[in-house]
Amino acid sequence: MKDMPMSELKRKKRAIILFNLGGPDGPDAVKPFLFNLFNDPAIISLPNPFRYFLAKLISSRRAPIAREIYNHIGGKSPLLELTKDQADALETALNGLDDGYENRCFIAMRYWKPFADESAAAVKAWGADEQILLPLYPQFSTTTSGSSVKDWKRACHKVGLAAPIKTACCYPTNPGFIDASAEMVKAGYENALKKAAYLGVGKPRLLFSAHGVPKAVITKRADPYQSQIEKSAQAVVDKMAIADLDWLVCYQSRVGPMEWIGPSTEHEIERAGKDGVPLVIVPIAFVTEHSETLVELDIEYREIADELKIPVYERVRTVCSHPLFISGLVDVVNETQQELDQNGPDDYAVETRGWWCPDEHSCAVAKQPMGAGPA
Ligand SMILES: C=CC1=C(C)c2cc3[nH]c(cc4nc(cc5[nH]c(cc1n2)c(C)c5CCC(=O)O)C(CCC(=O)O)=C4C)c(C)c3C=C
Ligand SMILES: [Fe+2]
Ligand SMILES: [Fe+2]
Repeated sequence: MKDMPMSELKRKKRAIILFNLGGPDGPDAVKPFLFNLFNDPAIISLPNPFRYFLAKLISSRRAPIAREIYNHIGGKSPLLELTKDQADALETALNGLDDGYENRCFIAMRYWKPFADESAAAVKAWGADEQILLPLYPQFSTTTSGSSVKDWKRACHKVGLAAPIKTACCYPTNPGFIDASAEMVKAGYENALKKAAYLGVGKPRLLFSAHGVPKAVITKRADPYQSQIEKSAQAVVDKMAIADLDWLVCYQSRVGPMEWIGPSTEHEIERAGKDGVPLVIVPIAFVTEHSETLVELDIEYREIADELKIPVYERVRTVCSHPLFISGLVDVVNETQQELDQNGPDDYAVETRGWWCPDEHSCAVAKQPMGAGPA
């Protein structure tokens, strides 16, 4: 028995639930996808029926603009396909450990298919003994990971899935994520440097561009997103170890009339135009390609850079299934498993007590005061 390989023992069935935002799978899905997004109390914290009607209004108004955005990339988002690649790579890596678990990765998207209800039913049908929730957002925000975790727990109640849960709420400085990012950013920076030398212009400026959120999300909910974005960017810069690097963090993708956190990526592109410096753009909050990278960064912002005669505009790709990133996710799963074994599962009180990290969890988010959270 002692020398028997793990693979011959009965292994625990462990479901890893990967969360992301989801994106429309065709032009007809754009409006309902947007409705789901704006009807989420984590995005618009109004009580119903106000939120419902506002979501109807905003999604109808935004749909033609969003459809045009998705038209640039074949009318749909590539997010699900790329997330499936990540799920396959992570599942293979985890099962290769032969450490007593039979792992299966499931995907739950927040605003388009596959939704939490369908995936939770699949986890139940598979017969999972345990669940590790793994948001594909390295930095925690109430608008993303918080919303997905809360929705997952609702779906578990609905389908009667009672397997214990532990949540990996955030991993902004996870070595695998940072090493993969630093390797890709360094390659992009060196590319830009070569182009700049050829053109006889100065050294490039690095813009770490993250998806923005309204200012009120940070101030009223004590949301740690912005401070975690800054930690990720700093860690990538430290890892790159380039002397006198010119870099900063900025925020893209603003929608609606509210004040958002800044500086905005557009503003920073304009400033680079005035300074005449080459640019390297690094998406730091996304780990997959989608409309915000392939259209906003690659088409819309590039056009602005061209108009401003910015000499070089280099966009670094997201980490996707980079082996270093996948091995970083393996570490996150193992660390979360350890927490589950030592401290027990998340309790389901997330719905009533707060709406992110359970407070026995030891990460930075758990140490922040609990935001009241939306109704
Ligand atoms: C870190 C990731 C994200 C945060 C934080 C976030 C907050 C947030 N987003 C909106 C509104 C929209 N987001 C849209 C697309 C979109 N958002 C994210 C990620 C974060 N959002 C992703 C990955 C995507 C792309 C989906 C895809 O293409 O597959 C959209 C739709 C596109 C558009 O119309 O521009 C909207 C709208 C708000 C309001 C918000 C915080 C309150
Ligand atoms: Fe946490
Ligand atoms: Fe968004």
